Amino acid sequence: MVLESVDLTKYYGREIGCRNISLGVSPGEIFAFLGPNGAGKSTFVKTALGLLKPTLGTIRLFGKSPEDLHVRRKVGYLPENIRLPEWMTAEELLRFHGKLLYLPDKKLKRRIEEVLTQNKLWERKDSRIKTYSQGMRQRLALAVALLGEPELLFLDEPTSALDPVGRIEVREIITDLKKQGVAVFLNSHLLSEVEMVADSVAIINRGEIKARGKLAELLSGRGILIRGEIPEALLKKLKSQYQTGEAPNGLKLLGVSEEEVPAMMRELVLGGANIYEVRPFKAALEELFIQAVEGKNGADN
Ligand SMILES: Nc1ncnc2c1ncn2[C@@H]1O[C@H](COP(=O)(O)OP(=O)(O)OP(=O)(O)O)[C@@H](O)[C@H]1O
Repeated sequence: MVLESVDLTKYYGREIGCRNISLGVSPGEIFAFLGPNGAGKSTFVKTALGLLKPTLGTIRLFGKSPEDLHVRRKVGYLPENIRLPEWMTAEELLRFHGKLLYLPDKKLKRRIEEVLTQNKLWERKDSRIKTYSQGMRQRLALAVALLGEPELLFLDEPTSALDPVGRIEVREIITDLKKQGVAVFLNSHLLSEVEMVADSVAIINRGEIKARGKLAELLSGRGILIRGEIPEALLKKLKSQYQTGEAPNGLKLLGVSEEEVPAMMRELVLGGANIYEVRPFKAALEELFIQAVEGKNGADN
């Protein structure tokens, strides 16, 4: 595991930052950490980066403390709303960060060229940052995070300032990193984008994990959708057995396994139902997010 937290809890005085967060990220995994504003995402990330100390529980990166210097060299971080020094050029900024990483001169020169090319900034490497657009600044911040060839990369809203083309490019960078075995811990409010890249997801609200798992598993096998006319008594029985949801001309039954379907259909048809369609129901991440966040505790925002 490149990141492993066990019951990680952080209080700010009596205020809860995050509570009992247990999760693991493997090499090459894209892990999305989602939640509404104030849910505790930044608190967790800052603790993982060793910027905050946990109140209770543990967090290990590469099996060691996040404060370990060898560990820190393997970690890249793109903070949200980063403020870049306006008077520097992109190349100067990267050279400065390269020195902080103790990269040898030759390697630093190579990496600067690589990350600037990767982020489509090579042509503008000698321009001052004050002349950069919002999108260029965000790409430069990503270049800084990638400079030290991290094995674990924290990205906080990496595409919020980008146009659709820029978003696709960043998505490609993320999937390329995955192929190289880099783990990405991704924070984003753009759920449709997360859905396209993430392997695993954890949804937190009010400091606690509400849903977690492999994205494909969380979204599929959520249940079935039945379209048809079902006699009232049978409908009542189904509703008592399963969690149900509305669907056009029918209903959604959550938590139904495939094996249960034939017997259920037999019973419905013998009971007088007219069934036009039965199909597996795949939730969108947005649906899962709303369910997890609104769950028992009510919406946060
Ligand atoms: N320095 C602090 N002192 C006191 N409370 C804090 C501090 N930082 C965060 N909190 C509280 O901890 C909780 C979690 O905040 P956090 O910033 O981790 O959420 P978040 O999910 O990152 O939100 P956002 O998406 O808005 O960035 C909130 O209730 C917040 O008010």
